[in-house]
Amino acid sequence: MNHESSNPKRTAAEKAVEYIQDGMTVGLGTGSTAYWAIQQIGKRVLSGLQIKAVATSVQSENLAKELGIPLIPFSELEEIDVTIDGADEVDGAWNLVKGGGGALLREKIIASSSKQLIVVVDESKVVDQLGKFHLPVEVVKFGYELTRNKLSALGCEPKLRMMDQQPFTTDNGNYILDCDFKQIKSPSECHDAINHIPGVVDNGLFIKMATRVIVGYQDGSVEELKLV
Ligand SMILES: O=C[C@H](O)[C@H](O)[C@H](O)COP(=O)(O)O
Repeated sequence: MNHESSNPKRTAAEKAVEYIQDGMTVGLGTGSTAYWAIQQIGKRVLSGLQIKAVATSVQSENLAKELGIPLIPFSELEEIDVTIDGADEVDGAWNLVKGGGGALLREKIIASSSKQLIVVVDESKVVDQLGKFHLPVEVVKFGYELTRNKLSALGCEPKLRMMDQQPFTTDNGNYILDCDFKQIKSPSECHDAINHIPGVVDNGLFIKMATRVIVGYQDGSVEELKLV
């Protein structure tokens, strides 16, 4: 087995790209797994695949431009046929934690307008219960300390995400609070409780949005996760 075929993120991503057909509008995810999907889409576009795409981050938009993937403005877009994106955790009900790269808000806007959301992960992301990965919550900068206190009152430890000794700022100009819940017993209730706090823009829980989850394994195999 060569190195390329044993990259589980890549094998999952390339499998997902098989679902893209001529004429589709495609949402491009963000992160190190979605990267491989975008690369593969770029190769298929070079070979004649006719699609239009929208990106979930500035990073993915730049990659798409480099690869010659045609992007369309949101003003010309009504619905997206399929979005391929990564996740930080996925449970048996296909609920997700996303936002490790800070792109959760744009990802959720695009996922919620997509007929299909294909999630691509390596086996390490599949969990029985969400919450080991600290849940990213995007908050406006104004009064974020107060927002952080309200999040703590929900039973988590929120930490302001930092990058290069500065608070990390999202593509939308907001902060991220990474919230350690240890375990999230009811993802849906947790999602709603967080989003009711003023100052919260959105959180990284994606509840019943995925329509397919493709998992890549270290041994080179790939399979679709069964819904429990
Ligand atoms: O904000 C980033 C996204 O939600 C990513 O899709 C997620 O963090 C998974 O990223 P990766 O594939 O790099 O593990």
